[in-house]
Amino acid sequence: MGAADKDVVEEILLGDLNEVGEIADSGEWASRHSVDHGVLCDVIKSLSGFELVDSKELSRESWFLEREGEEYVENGSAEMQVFLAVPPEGITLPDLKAKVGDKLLNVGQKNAMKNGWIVMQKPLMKRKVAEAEDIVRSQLVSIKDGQEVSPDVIKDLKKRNLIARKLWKGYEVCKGPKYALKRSKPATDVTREMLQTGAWKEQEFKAYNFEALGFPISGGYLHPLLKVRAQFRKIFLNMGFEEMPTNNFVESSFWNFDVLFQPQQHPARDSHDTFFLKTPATTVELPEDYLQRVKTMHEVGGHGSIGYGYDWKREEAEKNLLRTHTTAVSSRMLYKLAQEKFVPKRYYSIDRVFRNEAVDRTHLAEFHQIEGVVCDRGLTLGDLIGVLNEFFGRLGIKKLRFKPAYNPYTEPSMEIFSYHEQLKKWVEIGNSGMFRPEMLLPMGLPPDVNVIAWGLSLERPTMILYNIDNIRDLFGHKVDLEKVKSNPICRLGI
Ligand SMILES: N[C@@H](Cc1ccccc1)C(=O)O
Repeated sequence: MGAADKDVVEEILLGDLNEVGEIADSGEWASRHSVDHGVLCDVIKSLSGFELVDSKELSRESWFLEREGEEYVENGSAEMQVFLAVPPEGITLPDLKAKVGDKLLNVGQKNAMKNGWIVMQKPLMKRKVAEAEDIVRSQLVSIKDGQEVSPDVIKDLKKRNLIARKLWKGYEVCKGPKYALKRSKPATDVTREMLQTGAWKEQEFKAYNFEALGFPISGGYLHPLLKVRAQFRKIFLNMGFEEMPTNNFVESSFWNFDVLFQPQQHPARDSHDTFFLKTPATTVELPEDYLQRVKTMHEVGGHGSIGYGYDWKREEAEKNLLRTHTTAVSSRMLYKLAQEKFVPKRYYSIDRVFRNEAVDRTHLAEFHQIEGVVCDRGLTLGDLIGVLNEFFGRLGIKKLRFKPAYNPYTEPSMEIFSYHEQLKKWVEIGNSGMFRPEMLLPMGLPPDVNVIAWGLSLERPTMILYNIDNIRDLFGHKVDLEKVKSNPICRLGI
């Protein structure tokens, strides 16, 4: 309904009020004047605002048409539509189906046959009567108009899901203090024209409504990932870990792969798994002496290792990429530590990493990794298991299991599993290991120093904690903002 309809309804309403003084029930009035009750309510609300009328809200339980009921009012009941689709000479069932569609045919055919309107004379469906009366539609129209219908009719229509009982809202209306047959439209703003022509002197203005509430202020929100990240950060800090600087999204293959003793032919270094950069395509300033030691370790080994025995290429190490794991952050940090006088350290990082992967419900091309690293003399696998139990225990994850795994840079390596109480199974939550001497010795760390480390994604525990089963609701361009908005920084007391 457009503004024009509202104007017409308003005119009739104000006219009628002048004659009868008051309208006891907007619903009854609307059906008597054949106007839409929703439009009438809008008009009453607006007239009340300008005090042309006084209104009192009414509400009662009433029958309303469901969508299908509305459709029948518009196009006739299913049985009538089927009846009309049967031509006097008859029609085969497939043709009838093609004409009215599956859904309508199911309901309509049954009722039309029951009403004795049509009959099956194989192979044709034929009319049994020349004309039929659409009683169901008339009943629906009566209900829509708020007229009384018998309990039996209500029962039938309800059974067919054509009507439902809902709360009806309407008004009782009488003349207001500023009642007039026609409303003069007071202006809401002073315009330039009014000032130029002086029309503002005569113009009536709408009073300010100081009672009106403004829109509630939208506060700040914390993304679930940020909240879980803060939780992890707290655990690390309480356990005496320092945060590593993580500002390089763009990293050279050298720090991401080579220093980690990852051979240059390793499948992870394929562009299918890694995003390489076009500009700048390479990093040339790499620590020269260290680079030589890394090269030697890959080619021929040393310190008891036999290396990989291939031609290590500098160009491969210089290639820029988006770091594929935060272990690149750890490798830079450990190298830095090795350049100073060694002291035991505990480091952690939580930041973004990138993988050239097919995106699905549980994978994104970018996500966050959490990494913990402990360096000290004489560390063992037992220390790693102990630290992992402590770390995950502080998160509330008590049952851990470890499975031997392989990483080029750790030996031994272990996948970490935790028992998922809801899923009733062991799920993988991280990866860990002791960094290999082939990685640590070329850095220049003392030979008796061991480094234990582990990594996990931030998204997986967040999804479990927040009951989110599609990672795209959590991160990326399709984030479910409602989920974010249910995490306000502070709650307003309204
Ligand atoms: N970098 C590994 C995780 C890891 C970190 C540290 C030690 C061992 C493994 C990964 O991306 O899955």
